[in-house]
Amino acid sequence: MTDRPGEVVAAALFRDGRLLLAQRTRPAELAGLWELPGGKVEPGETVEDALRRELREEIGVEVSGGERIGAAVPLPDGRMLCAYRVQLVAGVPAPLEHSALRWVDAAELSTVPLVPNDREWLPDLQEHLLRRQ
Ligand SMILES: Nc1nc2c([nH]c(=O)n2[C@H]2C[C@H](O)[C@@H](COP(=O)(O)OP(=O)(O)OP(=O)(O)O)O2)c(=O)[nH]1
Repeated sequence: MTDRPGEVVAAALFRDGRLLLAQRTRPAELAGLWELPGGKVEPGETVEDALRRELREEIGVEVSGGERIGAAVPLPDGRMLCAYRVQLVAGVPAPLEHSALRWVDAAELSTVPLVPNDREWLPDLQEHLLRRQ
């Protein structure tokens, strides 16, 4: 995958028909809402590097892969927000930088208060959950 600074990567981690969500602590307008763990791609990093680093830092697990899911969402600061499906390689997710983590099934996902940008991905995430992959 090519080097793409200026992107925010968000990781979709599925297990047994559930998706991992993380509850944001900041900024104030997003605190309490749920998102996919991730963050900004740093200069010189690939998307896969950034996914691996962010998940290590934020939830303490090793992941691999990075297949795009859903549309790229433009952020107000000019970055693009993109979701990628990742595979768990090692570790047990823990909320190291979020207030909580939760695994949601397709029904729960439709009722969880997601950060506004992530609502764009709901149909794609639901489709993955209903396929139980
Ligand atoms: N990580 C993540 N960020 C998201 C999602 N949806 C969404 O709108 N965002 C926004 C919130 C922020 O404006 C930006 C990423 O911020 P971040 O705080 O997670 O990134 P970071 O850890 O690299 O940032 P920082 O420490 O430098 O602030 O993207 C999502 O699902 N995951």
